[in-house]
Amino acid sequence: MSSQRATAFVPGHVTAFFSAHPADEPAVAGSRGAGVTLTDGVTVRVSAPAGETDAATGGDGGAASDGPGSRTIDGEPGSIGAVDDVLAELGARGADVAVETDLPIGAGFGISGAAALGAALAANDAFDRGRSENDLVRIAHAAEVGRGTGLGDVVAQARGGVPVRLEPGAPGVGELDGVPATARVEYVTFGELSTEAVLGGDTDALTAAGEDALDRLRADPRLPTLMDAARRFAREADLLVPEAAEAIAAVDADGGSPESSGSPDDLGAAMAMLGRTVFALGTGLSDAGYDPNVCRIDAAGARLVDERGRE
Ligand SMILES: Nc1ncnc2c1ncn2[C@@H]1O[C@H](COP(=O)(O)OP(=O)(O)O)[C@@H](O)[C@H]1O
Ligand SMILES: CC(C)(COP(=O)(O)O)[C@@H](O)C(=O)O
Repeated sequence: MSSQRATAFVPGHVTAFFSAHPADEPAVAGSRGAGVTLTDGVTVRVSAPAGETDAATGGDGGAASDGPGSRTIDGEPGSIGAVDDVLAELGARGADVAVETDLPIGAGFGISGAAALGAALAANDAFDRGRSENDLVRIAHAAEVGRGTGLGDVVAQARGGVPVRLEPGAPGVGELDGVPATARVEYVTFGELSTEAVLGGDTDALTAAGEDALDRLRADPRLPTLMDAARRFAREADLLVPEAAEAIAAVDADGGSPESSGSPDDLGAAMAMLGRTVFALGTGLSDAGYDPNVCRIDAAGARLVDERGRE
């Protein structure tokens, strides 16, 4: 008998730079690039609808029923398209899904990808679907790409750490590496930026800039190079919004970059793709007088969380 409920945690993912690689087949579509995964992320709880039991529903807890179950985001009614597509793929449309996050939605933290991957891990566990991790990542990646809300967040969030996407696509197609490092992360958000709108427009300039940035990081896979490449990418791809430019300049002026402060722990700030968000590795934003949220680079990647004390 399946447990009928499960919870997953998926780290937020801030893309530092990327190139877009669309394709007809969702597992082949994706992005190259790099970013950081965060200890701040998304918790997804999946459960059989209230009142439905295994015995009453023949084993799927009502999860496969025609009508969608309840969908909440931080306790309020709300849905994310990629989550619905993941549940449909796993025969679990009728499940209740609660998404919780302290991160802002639509501001460059990959919330839609995290919610989709968390829903895949939790629904598979709750209803004993018997899929492998690669299968679940592939399903979440396809849902995210299909909705146009992201290209590389899901594979990065499945990995954790500082993922480098060498080749685009889902497991079995894409290829990942990583920068072996940990750091304190600070971030401030000034608002949303529509991922659908940027990915739906002309991506030639950003893709050229993203490929250059990846070459630089591959030649020197260290955090200072990641941040430097991110700052240059935002300018070259013409994605730098004024609020972000101002905060990055303030961090620089205050000595919050290795070139100006000389501290190896302060790696300056860059803009999160794709949001009106600035993130810093070290203490650059707080040193410059901002009141940032603070977390760390996540070491583990997406995982099931046992809320019944069996972790
Ligand atoms: N309150 C909300 N604000 C913004 N997007 C929301 C909200 N609730 C649900 N959504 C959905 O969440 C997704 C956000 O995707 P995206 O713009 O890629 O943001 P993120 O950078 O967080 O992944 C979109 O599909 C949008 O329809
Ligand atoms: C940058 C983006 C295309 C979108 O990221 P977000 O807005 O956080 O969903 C990401 O998925 C990537 O491929 O790097």
